[in-house]
Amino acid sequence: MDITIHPLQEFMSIIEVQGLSKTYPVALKQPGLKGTLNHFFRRTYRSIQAVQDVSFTLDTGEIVGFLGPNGAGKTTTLKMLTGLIHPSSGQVRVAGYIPFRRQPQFLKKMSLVMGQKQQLLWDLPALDSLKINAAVYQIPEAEFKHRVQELSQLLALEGKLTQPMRKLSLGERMKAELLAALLHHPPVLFLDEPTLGLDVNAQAAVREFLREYNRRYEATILLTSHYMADITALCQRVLLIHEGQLMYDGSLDGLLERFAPYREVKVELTELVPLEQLNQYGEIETMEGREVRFLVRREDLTRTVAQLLAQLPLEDLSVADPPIEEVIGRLFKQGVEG
Ligand SMILES: Nc1ncnc2c1ncn2[C@@H]1O[C@H](COP(=O)(O)OP(=O)(O)OP(=O)(O)O)[C@@H](O)[C@H]1O
Repeated sequence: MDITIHPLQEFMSIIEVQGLSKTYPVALKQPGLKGTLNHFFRRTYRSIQAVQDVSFTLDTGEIVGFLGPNGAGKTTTLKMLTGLIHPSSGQVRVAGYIPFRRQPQFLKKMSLVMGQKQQLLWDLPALDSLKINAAVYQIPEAEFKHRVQELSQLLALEGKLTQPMRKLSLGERMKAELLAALLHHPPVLFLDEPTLGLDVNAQAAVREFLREYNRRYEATILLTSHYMADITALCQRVLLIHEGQLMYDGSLDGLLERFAPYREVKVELTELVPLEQLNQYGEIETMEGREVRFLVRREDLTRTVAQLLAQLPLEDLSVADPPIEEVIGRLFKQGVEG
């Protein structure tokens, strides 16, 4: 068995994923007593292909957004990248290690933060849990103090770490979780919905912190988020997964061009116009008083703008890309095609 540990610097890419797949067997059960007996004695299974033949690489220092609708396979992929579950097939290397072997040296190289799961103990002050982490990761006392001070300053958590976790706000708890996850200064960070449920200010604070951590330590970050503001603020590059398959790997702008074959035309009317008349110019996205936003297919743009100018009483007209939330939401609802 190959257990060679490759030093980090030998790798061009800090994360390498090749042909990664995961199939979950799910036991089938028919209703009724007969079904229960059959389930007990002759269990039958069906397979769920959660991740199918996914390949990508991430270079050191990249922050990449991992997008996909519910059930697309994001968490399953993150679990394979962190060694929590074994791939059904394919290769993964993170910082030169094969994650599923869960070698201590690998565990020092990465962290996984899940927005809906906590590692810090509820009744204890975060500082007590952090001391346990320091012992696990063999961080010397002086270095521990230095790191806690640095990270709590960056996260604006000073004074909060000595209070029991249950007394902290949701945003403070998430920040304390991040501090705990980064105490050993991992070069690779996996984040699954790190801003889930946080208010707008706390979301912005977490984003700002991640950006700074990435800049200071050249950390590589792969993150999932349903908040497009996280993605647009942090990620130049996104991976889009749908039904277990990687549909797109590239820039956020490129994603818009490829998956948003329409543009947004905003008009300010001088007087109200009946809805049936407006409907002929394109799909009405929003209508507030005399301000109407249309979605117009890119190929129809020139003709539609000319018609709007000629036929409607206009105060103003502007053309822009539709908001990314709108594009992604629509994409996930309709399903990604090819
Ligand atoms: N342990 C499991 N056993 C069986 N099926 C599973 C298991 N975990 C996930 N799945 C299935 O695999 C598919 C991918 O799930 P996964 O949790 O990876 O998606 P996701 O993209 O993270 O979704 P979400 O955004 O809702 O968290 C889904 O169909 C899910 O029901």
